[in-house]
Amino acid sequence: MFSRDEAKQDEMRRLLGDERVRYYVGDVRDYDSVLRASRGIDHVFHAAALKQVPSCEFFPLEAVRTNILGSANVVEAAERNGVGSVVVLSTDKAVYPVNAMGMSKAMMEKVAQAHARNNPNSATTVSCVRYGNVMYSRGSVIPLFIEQIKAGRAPTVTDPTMTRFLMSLGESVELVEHAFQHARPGDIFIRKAAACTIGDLAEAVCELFNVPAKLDVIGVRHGEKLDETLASREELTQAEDFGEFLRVPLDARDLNYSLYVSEGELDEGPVEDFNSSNAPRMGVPEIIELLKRLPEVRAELALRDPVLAC
Ligand SMILES: O=c1ccn([C@@H]2O[C@H](COP(=O)(O)OP(=O)(O)O[C@H]3O[C@H](CO)[C@H](O)[C@H](O)[C@H]3O)[C@@H](O)[C@H]2O)c(=O)[nH]1
Repeated sequence: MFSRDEAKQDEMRRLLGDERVRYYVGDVRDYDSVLRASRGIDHVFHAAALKQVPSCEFFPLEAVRTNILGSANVVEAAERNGVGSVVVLSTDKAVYPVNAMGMSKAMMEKVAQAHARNNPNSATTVSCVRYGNVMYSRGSVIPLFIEQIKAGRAPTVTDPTMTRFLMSLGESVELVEHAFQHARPGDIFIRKAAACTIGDLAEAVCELFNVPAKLDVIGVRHGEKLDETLASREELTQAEDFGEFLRVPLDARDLNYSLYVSEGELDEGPVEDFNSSNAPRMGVPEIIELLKRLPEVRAELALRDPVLAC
């Protein structure tokens, strides 16, 4: 475990109580600290990031330092130390990005792919995973709605028609495992997901907590998109479909394009990207079922009304 936050590491140490886990305090921005931590390591899962959209709009260079340069440090240190594989965690906001967070994650993907392209004989397989919103992740909207309802307030909704892909923490971890087991250098693995509107999500939380679905519409925040895209149209023309997952292989051509002008094939491919407005859409009842499966939501329901939690 390598991270900046010694308090969280201490909490994890006590929670796990597992002497096989070693803890390193350091920062992905500091190459030497990453180099030291990745010595003698077989596999790296790179999740360190600045991930809040509005805050990255105010401090874009901080996103550059952590999400792009920090990721480059992780890849470079892994290469130097002969680490077997690196899986870097990306987001749907990296596709057709409009905000600094998404742009920096898109560049992180490019850094990972460039490593694969420029080091064909490397001992280190670097791949990416990309997914939508992880339900109940720290600082995200579902715990916020629940806190607001508990405080007797209406949930603050940016735009009820805004759509997001939803998945559980377990599903995002499955994607990381899939990449770990199957990745070829430079692959991007994408987890398909269902989407919903934020208005329906807020309504579902209200219904679950047995309060009237009265929403407080606050307007779109800095850098937010109305809909998110998990796979671009350009990627879909190349992607392999594995049911739950998509695999976008590396474009491993070199810069000698003339070879491909005469030999290339014209492929129109799909006309649309895979986005949260054309993906399978969940309604309020389906969102409620999904929410009920989250342990954190069940715990909140049990506190409020033990009968409701059953
Ligand atoms: O008070 C609020 C806050 C948010 N939203 C809306 O709820 C949705 C989800 O917002 P979150 O802040 O939970 O998540 P984001 O879509 O902004 O994405 C964030 O969470 C994702 C994973 O959950 C990724 O980590 C991503 O990098 C990170 O910015 C958005 O449509 C947002 O507009 C509201 O309606 N009201």
